[in-house]
Amino acid sequence: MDNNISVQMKVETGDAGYVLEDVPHLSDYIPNLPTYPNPLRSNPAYSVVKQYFVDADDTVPQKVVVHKDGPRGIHFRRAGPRQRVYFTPDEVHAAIVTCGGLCPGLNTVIREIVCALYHMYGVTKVLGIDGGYRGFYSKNTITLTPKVVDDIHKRGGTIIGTSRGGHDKPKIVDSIQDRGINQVYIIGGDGTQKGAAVIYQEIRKRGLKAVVAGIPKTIDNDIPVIDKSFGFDTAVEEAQRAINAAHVEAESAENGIGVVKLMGRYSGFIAMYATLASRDVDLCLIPESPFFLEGEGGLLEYVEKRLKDNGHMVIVVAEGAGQELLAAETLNSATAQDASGNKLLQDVGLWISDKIKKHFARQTSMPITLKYIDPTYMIRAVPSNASDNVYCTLLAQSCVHGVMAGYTGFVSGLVNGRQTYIPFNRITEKQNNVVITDRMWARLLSSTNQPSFLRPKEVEVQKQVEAQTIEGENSKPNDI
Ligand SMILES: Nc1ncnc2c1ncn2[C@@H]1O[C@H](COP(=O)(O)OP(=O)(O)O)[C@@H](O)[C@H]1O
Ligand SMILES: O=P(O)(O)OC[C@H]1O[C@](O)(COP(=O)(O)O)[C@@H](O)[C@@H]1O
Ligand SMILES: [Mg+2]
Repeated sequence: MDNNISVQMKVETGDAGYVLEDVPHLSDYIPNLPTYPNPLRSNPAYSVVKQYFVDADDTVPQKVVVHKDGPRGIHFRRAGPRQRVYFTPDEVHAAIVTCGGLCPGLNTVIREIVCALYHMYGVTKVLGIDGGYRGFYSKNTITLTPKVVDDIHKRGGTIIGTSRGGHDKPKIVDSIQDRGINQVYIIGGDGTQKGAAVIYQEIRKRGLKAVVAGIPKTIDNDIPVIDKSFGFDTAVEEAQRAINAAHVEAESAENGIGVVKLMGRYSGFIAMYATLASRDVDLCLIPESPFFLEGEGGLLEYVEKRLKDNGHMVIVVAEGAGQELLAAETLNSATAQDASGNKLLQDVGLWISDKIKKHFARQTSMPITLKYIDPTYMIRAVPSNASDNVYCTLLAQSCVHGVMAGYTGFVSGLVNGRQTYIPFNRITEKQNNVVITDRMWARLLSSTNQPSFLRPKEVEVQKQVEAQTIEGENSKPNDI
């Protein structure tokens, strides 16, 4: 039995540069496991569906924009029910845990895992682990049944609680082993899935017939490979209410400015999409695109121009934007961290509001009215919207199908519109960020008409780079 993650990575290659980044399976380390016909075969709802079961060889390409002679590239195993399963209903003892920050849709995912286990696979032992990873060893568990979870998708938050910190591998795996848990469903972001990978490895090292599967959660949409994370749509939609309020306030006053802070510690996706959706925003600031305040081409010059031209303006700022400017100014460390090792941020919304107010206070000719709105925790506490509810259902059901089929060490994720099983390391090795040389950021810049905040010298360098870049070379595979 090996416990080396690089050895465990299952990669298969095929013709024309085809690569399958496969996920581990119980049979990789436990020989001669019995299998059983999938109970869905006799489920009245599914038995009438032709080709309901996924072909064992189905895979999904990561890159759908291809060139005639280019390699076929990386693929992931397609999610869905298999003809045979590796657990009998009576044998299953499942546990669900939610970790990290809140996100719309957590309750829907919990609900749909419970319902899929009960209704599709006849499983009746499902536990909720209370309060994140530390709940495995320091708290009571919560019994989850379809009745308990019936209407939880209409509520924000997570009914089983969440936390940061508390990942203690030996204690968690001891608890899994002692309680006889053999299916662990872990819902959380990059940090959580790194923790899930460690739990999977320890379980494998101990030779336990227990599978570990993740469902990626991040309101910031900063997990790579997947099309988008659940709750992101809801967050963008909810952000509109704050932006609308900021716009109403700004429009109603002479030289009115509305500032809205949105989430996004390292990635500005919520701010970018909320800005694009709104069309009322004049300036969007994200962590990926540095800016400066004073002088030619700076933020304050743009604000002044915008007020002169239009009489009011709306600024959307992602919470992780401009942090280096704040740290330099306040002499506070830019490296302070929370219990999970996430960067602790200073309030860029307050800071920028203050800077703008002070700038205009110096010029008595232009009095302004500035209103600052911070809806961040209100946004992530709402229940998921309709489209996220459907998405959460697909993620949860796909995850349960994979687990029942004996796959382990994977997350359930949407890739190019198809549900897939992705190995942990592929979604934790890097972060998904807004690429400011992609077309989406260009769309944003053209919709707000804001400056790029490149200094004259940087513009020159940028031009030289562009001149050397072959068209399309900079694009992410799936830039739209
Ligand atoms: N590298 C890691 N290894 C093991 N556990 C981790 C790691 N990073 C974070 N965790 C654990 O994952 C949980 C959630 O992490 P956090 O970063 O707060 O949220 P998210 O999963 O949303 O990124 C916490 O309990 C934390 O202790
Ligand atoms: O105050 P908390 O609970 O640490 O959470 C705040 C942070 O969590 C986030 O919402 C991101 O969390 P996820 O991406 O893991 O969902 C950030 O945008 C925000 O800075
Ligand atoms: Mg994280």
